[in-house]
Amino acid sequence: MKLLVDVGNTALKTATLAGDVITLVNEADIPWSEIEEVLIAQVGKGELVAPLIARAQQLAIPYYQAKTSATLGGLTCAYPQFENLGIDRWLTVVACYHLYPQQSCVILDCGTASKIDVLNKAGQHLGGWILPGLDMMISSLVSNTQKVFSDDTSLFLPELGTNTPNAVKNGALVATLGALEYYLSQSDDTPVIVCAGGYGELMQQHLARPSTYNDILVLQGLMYWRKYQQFA
Ligand SMILES: Nc1ncnc2c1ncn2[C@@H]1O[C@H](COP(=O)(O)OP(=O)(O)O)[C@@H](O)[C@H]1O
Ligand SMILES: CC(C)(COP(=O)(O)O)[C@@H](O)C(=O)NCCC(=O)O
Ligand SMILES: [K+]
Repeated sequence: MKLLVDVGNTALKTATLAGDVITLVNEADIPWSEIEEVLIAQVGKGELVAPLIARAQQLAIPYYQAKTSATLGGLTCAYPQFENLGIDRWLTVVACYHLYPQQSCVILDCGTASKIDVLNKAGQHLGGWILPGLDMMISSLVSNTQKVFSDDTSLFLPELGTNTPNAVKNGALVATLGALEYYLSQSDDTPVIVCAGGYGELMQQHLARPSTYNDILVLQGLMYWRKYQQFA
């Protein structure tokens, strides 16, 4: 059994991998006695994952940090400097390359930041966009203005706001949906739309087009990435 770890800038997600079955698990419930390898996708701070690494070292369990690459099998990375692409973004592309073979995909991964990445049916990552995540959009408005405020109760709706929290939260939603809609309006393709991340389900619910929500996309990418590695 392997341990998969997705270290974002807000949250750390952990799952076990047995065969090709990924099971999300709370950090406190990791079955360490059954773990024979730890695979880490890290874009967030090291202190989030340090306790896990320390435990693996203590138990002499090998651990590996996933890295982006120019190619992975038939998949190619859009960044000439591939090392600058967030490993989370790369792994969502790796996941979709395997989940939707020979199909074009647009990935909307909404976490601390919202990322859009595009993969064509030939397996070329075409690049994407990075936006402030919904919470970041809201907090930056509230902390940089005198009169803008939000709340924890208003919903995110694709409607005009009729009070300040609505205006702020609906604005964050439509700005993010708008980026995806902009890409789709410019594309002569009909890509598979895959939503991921903490706000992924919200996004998927407000998309007027067929789409899927995948809460383990980065972790699935980590599973596929592992198949291309030959560790000692
Ligand atoms: N149901 C949810 N579960 C987890 N995070 C959520 C949820 N709804 C919204 N969020 C927001 O999603 C973000 C965390 O998403 P995640 O993709 O784990 O982030 P990251 O990978 O950047 O750490 C936070 O901004 C959080 O407020
Ligand atoms: C944009 C990100 C911070 C998103 O991280 P997350 O929202 O998952 O915390 C991450 O993909 C990253 O560090 N990217 C590096 C820059 C780039 O991808 O061009
Ligand atoms: K993430």
